[in-house]
Amino acid sequence: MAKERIYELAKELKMPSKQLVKIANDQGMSIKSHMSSVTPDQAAKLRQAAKGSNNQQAKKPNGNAVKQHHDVTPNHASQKKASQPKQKSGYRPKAAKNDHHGDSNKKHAQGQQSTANTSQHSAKKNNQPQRNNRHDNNQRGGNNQNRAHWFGNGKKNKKRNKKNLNNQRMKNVAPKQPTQRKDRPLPDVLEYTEGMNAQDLAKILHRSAAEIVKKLFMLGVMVNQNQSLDKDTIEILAADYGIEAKEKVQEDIADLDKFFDDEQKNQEHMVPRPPVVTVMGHVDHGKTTLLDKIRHSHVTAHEAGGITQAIGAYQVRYNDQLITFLDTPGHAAFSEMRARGANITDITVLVVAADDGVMPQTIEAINHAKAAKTPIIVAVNKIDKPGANPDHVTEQLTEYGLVPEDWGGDTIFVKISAKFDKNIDELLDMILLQAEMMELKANPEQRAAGSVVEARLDQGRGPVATLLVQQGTMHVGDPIVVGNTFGRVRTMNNENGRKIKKATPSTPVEITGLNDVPQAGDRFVVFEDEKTARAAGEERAKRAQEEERARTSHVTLDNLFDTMKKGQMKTLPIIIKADVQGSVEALAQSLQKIDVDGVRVDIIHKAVGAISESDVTLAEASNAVIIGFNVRPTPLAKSMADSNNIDIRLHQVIYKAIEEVEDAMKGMLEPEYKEETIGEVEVKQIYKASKVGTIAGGMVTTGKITRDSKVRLIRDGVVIYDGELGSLKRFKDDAKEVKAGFECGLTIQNYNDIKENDVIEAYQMKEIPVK
Ligand SMILES: Nc1nc2c(ncn2[C@@H]2O[C@H](COP(=O)(O)OP(=O)(O)OP(=O)(O)O)[C@@H](O)[C@H]2O)c(=O)[nH]1
Repeated sequence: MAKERIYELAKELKMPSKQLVKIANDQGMSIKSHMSSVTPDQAAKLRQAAKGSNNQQAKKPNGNAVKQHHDVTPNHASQKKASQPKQKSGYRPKAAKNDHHGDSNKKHAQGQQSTANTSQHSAKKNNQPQRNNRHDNNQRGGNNQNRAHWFGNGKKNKKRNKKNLNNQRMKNVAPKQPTQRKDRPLPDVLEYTEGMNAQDLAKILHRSAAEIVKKLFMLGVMVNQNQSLDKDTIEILAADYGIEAKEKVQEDIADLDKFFDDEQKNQEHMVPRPPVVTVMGHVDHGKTTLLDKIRHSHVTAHEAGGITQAIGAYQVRYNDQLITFLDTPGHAAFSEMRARGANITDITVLVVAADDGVMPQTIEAINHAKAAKTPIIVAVNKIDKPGANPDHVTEQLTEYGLVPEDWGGDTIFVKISAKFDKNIDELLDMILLQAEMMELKANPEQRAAGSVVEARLDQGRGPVATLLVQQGTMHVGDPIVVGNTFGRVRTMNNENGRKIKKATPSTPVEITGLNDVPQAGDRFVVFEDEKTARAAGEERAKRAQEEERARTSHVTLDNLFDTMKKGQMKTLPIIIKADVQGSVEALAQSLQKIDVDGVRVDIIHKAVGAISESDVTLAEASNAVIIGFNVRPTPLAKSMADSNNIDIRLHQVIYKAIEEVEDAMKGMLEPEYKEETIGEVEVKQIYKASKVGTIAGGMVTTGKITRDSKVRLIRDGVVIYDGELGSLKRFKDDAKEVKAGFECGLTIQNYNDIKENDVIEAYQMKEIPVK
């Protein structure tokens, strides 16, 4: 048989859980609360013990009212009578009360209902028609008799009740109980949230808070009306009322991602939307020239005034279709956005100069795009140049999985000259074709949601943010939450600085009206009303602050094993940087062979050269560890890695690097420590104390000695003993540390052979930080 909970058993025995807990403990069982469970044997023992206890209580006519509220068996009417006046409400005090009036219950059905059974059990046992619990409970709330028992003031109330009953007999109508509130019926289901208090529950149950508190007391839970209740307690309470309890799933208004995802999932009213394109490539390969060319020759709707300001994104109209370009400054912005969870790019255009070929940033760009899972269109640029060799570029790119269709792959390649406007239209055609294949759609009819492209503080206008609408339509005046900021869309401009009233999916807009400056990559969601937007924004700002405080670190080799154990990891993303290509390959191949507990190494980027900021942003976005072989991070990359908790491991020996990763995956990584001497003490005097051993009195000559230092005893330049400090005192008081120039007293753990003129070197083991 399964184990039983104390509260269930108590219910069966019709006694307060608290009392049963006491009985159980008296019986030598170690029971903590009403939620503790007992074995079937223990339950049987408790049933027995409880019966004994009941009988005893019944015999004791003047027992303590509070303690004697357990039930008596229905077959012992006389016992019932004896115990009844002292019974408390809760289990079946009114049943006893009713018996007190003989069989009047039959004649006075209503009276009986109000005074009779308080639980189904007693109803059954008394062989009376069983009423539903809800009704029983209705009648229970806050009536006179209840209170009479509660306060042990039975006599007075008995009189009053008798009077009532007499009145009823005379009038032959339902009893009128002046102090009894007409309780509304209980709800079918108690919908609650954890942490509600008796007052909250009282409102839902249409009962008085006092009744709830009372009931909880009977269930062994002592609370006041304002105390928060946990889930178990609320469920027990509901069970006691005989109704179902259901936890209300509270909508977290601050969970923008959820709103955002819900909006994205909404498949209604879907219409095609323009693609969002990012152009990436190596320095000087022609990104800016390409974007400028596209922009100037295809300005949106050929508006008069043309381009007046850059807002980090713009739309061009080509063949009567719109394309949105993100004008992100370099890869960092791109992966920073991704690190913040915003994948706003649909298509990446990779610009590679035909005269220069694949360069480090080309590879970085490929890896960024792959990590973001966006299709790549290759624009082989500068084909006008004499040294241009587009085929060589294509060949190089096949190594990175970018194979053109006519070579059997599925990557679109377009040979262009950005400077001389050659094949730019073809590139745009290809973008539209790719977009068509992707069937990019959105619902313009819902509330807007999207991401921040960039944001800044404008002296005159306050926070200004460029947003990309990804879903729905945004209007001027919309209440909005953007990242951890909130407000109302006060003004909305398009990329040409023109005021617009609404913005549909894939439209970049510049808005004002926020309370603070959000960050690039933050998501935004339009809310129904400003009040909720404000509440959500404030909550988000608060949470962000808390998060910042308890900043969760990225995966490092030190926490890798724990992360793996928690099942949070299937692959360990690694970025390899080394001094020569040979080392890059050797390291990559060996690392890929490691497989521990089904977790594999995934090399997301490998290259020759120093560890750059771009490596760190990629590591941050992909939660990767960076392994450097014979290379160092640039100062900026180092500080970025430090502030973002990115693990950079530097090695000079390949097998050590492999060993370290393997050890980390097996949870065997030992932190590396180095010794650091922190100070010296010269022993001047020795005291022997029978209890503590040898106490050395001396002077700190250099540095300091701290209570947690390790110590080394040096005599005539020779290390005599190495161990732990036992105690450290300044005069008579324990000291945490004593600095140079001050006297101190100390003992060494498990060592007493200290002599005058010995030198005690204090040192600490410090974990070696990442170089
Ligand atoms: N001949 C020729 N030159 C080009 C072409 N495209 C760009 N250039 C030149 O290449 C140089 C670099 O072009 P940018 O557009 O500034 O290159 P970028 O990739 O934006 O460079 P960064 O902004 O520094 O990353 C400029 O002098 C351009 O005029 C082209 O198709 N043909």
